Amino acid sequence: MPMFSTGVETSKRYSLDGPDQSKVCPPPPRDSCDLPSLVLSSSYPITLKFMDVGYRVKFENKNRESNIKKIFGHGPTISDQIQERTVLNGITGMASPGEILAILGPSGSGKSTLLNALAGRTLANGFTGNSPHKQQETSKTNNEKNWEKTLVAESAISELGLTKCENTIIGNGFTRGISGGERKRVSIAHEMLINPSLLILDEPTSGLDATAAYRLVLTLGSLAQKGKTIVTSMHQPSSRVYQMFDSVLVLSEGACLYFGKGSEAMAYFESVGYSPSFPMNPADFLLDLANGRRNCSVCAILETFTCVAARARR
Ligand SMILES: Nc1ncnc2c1ncn2[C@@H]1O[C@H](COP(=O)(O)OP(=O)(O)OP(=O)(O)O)[C@@H](O)[C@H]1O
Repeated sequence: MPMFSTGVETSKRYSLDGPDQSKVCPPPPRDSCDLPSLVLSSSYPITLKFMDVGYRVKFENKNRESNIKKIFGHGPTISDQIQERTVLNGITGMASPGEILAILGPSGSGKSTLLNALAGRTLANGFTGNSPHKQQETSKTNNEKNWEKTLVAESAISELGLTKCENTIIGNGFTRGISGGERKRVSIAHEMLINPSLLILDEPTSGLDATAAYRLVLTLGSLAQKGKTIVTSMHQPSSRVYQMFDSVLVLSEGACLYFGKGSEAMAYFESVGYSPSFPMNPADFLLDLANGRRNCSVCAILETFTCVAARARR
């Protein structure tokens, strides 16, 4: 039985005339492909804030040994078999329009669980938050709606660089179709059809080579430049992908080791006594730190970060 304790808040800033673009942070300059400006760009800016997100699961410990013991009457009691595990503990962060927030961490650190919580995909007691995907309903004729849908679909195809494979079958395990990278972009294009202000993506670059991953993140960057808020998990970003993240949240066994600007992460860790012995990809360094959670030094980093974050909140 999963239990969420969260404070997820989406704050929308708009005036009666539409989005208040003056309040949206100017997007940082990016090394971006020259993508056409779109119908898709006119969505309300959303700032996603989340505070103290926690997730615990209770599960039955079904190991063979205890079952055998149970048969012979020496087994653990039912209460011994129910175990509780904290998957996420007090995660706080924020993503603003025009920004990419990357959730980094080793396998099993809680990235997908956090994204599911932020997306409202996991229903559990205590989970609160607004769906960021609300669209304005307007009265339009069927013809107008169809024309608009076609326009949006064409925009998404063009924006995500899918024109080349526009008429190619997508394919599946049995039928060869578009490439893996193209397939990832098709799933993002599919999401774009509802013109979301907030995109939450779980490992969109998994299975892609470094160049394809970079191109996909460039695409995300160009969507962010149009005022969308992007939250994405990423397993092993290259250094040039890492430098495209505006902010990063590093998870280690469900705890937050760092949340802040991507460009300031290395300086922060250096200030608390941790720096690599030779120049390396910041993402690799952060993952090394997060992987050493059981190591006392990482516990110290966690404590330091918790203190710094608590001071910042006061
Ligand atoms: N409902 C659940 N019951 C038991 N364990 C769970 C549950 N949900 C998540 N977990 C555990 O919580 C941990 C975090 O899972 P999660 O999928 O969020 O990790 P992740 O960082 O996305 O991993 P990966 O990078 O491998 O996808 C894992 O060890 C997982 O087994």
